Amino acid sequence: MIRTVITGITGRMGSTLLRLTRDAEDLQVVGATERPGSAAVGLDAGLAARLGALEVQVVDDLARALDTATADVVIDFTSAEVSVAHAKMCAARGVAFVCGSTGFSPEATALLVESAKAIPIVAAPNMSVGVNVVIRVAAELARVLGPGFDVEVLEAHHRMKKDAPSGTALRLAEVLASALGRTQDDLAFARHGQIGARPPDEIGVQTLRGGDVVGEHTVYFFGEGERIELTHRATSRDQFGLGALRAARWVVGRPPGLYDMADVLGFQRTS
Ligand SMILES: NC(=O)C1=CN([C@@H]2O[C@H](COP(=O)(O)OP(=O)(O)OC[C@H]3O[C@@H](n4cnc5c(N)ncnc54)[C@H](OP(=O)(O)O)[C@@H]3O)[C@@H](O)[C@H]2O)C=CC1
Ligand SMILES: O=C(O)C1=N[C@H](C(=O)O)C[C@H](O)C1
Repeated sequence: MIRTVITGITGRMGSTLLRLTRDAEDLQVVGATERPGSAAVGLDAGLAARLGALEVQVVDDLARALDTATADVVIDFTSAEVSVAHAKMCAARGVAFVCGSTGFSPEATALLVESAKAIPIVAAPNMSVGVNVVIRVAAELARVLGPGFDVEVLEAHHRMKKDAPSGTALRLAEVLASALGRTQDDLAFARHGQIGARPPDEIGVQTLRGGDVVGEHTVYFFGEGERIELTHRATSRDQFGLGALRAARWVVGRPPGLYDMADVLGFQRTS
């Protein structure tokens, strides 16, 4: 049994992860956390996430959860800021860490890298197998099509999403830039007014927000007289959660380091 702690268990992903972990034969929920001040703190985690009793009490501090129960791995989909603090707590205790949060600043990424010197961490902006295949295929398409095609990334998410563009869109843009020999400076996150002709090296990254959209990403390759559209549409959060569980199984027992879903899935890294 892989002893698992899940953070943010009343969140969209936290509650999904709690249900999927409860239903997995080789994983056991040994801890659950929520934000300090949350009404869920002190309740049974299963009841707080409307799943039925699990006999694991929600606590408001991951350090306490880890000091109370022996854990092999923490799965964390909260926010970049909280994940960085949680990774540090895991590093201090030698517990593996799976991080699905997005919205990382360069400084937050550096802190995650620091924790990964002590423990194995899988961090990926999207844990669905389908999206990770799309990332690979997008890089290959960019290489094959070359500079004659204008590349744009479009993402759409639910109205509650806090970060923009999505972590997945950013990853796609970075991978496409790398495949085309371009840099961060070529990414265009907004267009407004008299912008003039599109610079040939530009990679546009655009955001839509609304309703309950789970997550949609399209890479456009606009050519002369033709275009290719590569789209992934998530219609359930389960595929993100199942990917995270796969990462948890893979990461326990690995040497310290910062790993990606490409490592978990056995893909060659695209950037
Ligand atoms: N990698 C992937 O495949 C995916 C990544 N994501 C990313 O995961 C993150 C979470 O997304 P989502 O589930 O939609 O967001 P939610 O806001 O629904 O969930 C986050 C949860 O974490 C809680 N939380 C906040 N601070 C703490 C803390 N200190 N300790 C414990 N829990 C805390 C929040 O509580 P409160 O609301 O009270 O603040 C909330 O319940 C985002 O960054 C999102 O982009 C999402 C889907 C897939
Ligand atoms: O916040 C979300 O919901 C999602 N976030 C991830 C991202 O920012 O890429 C992945 C997924 O599309 C859902």
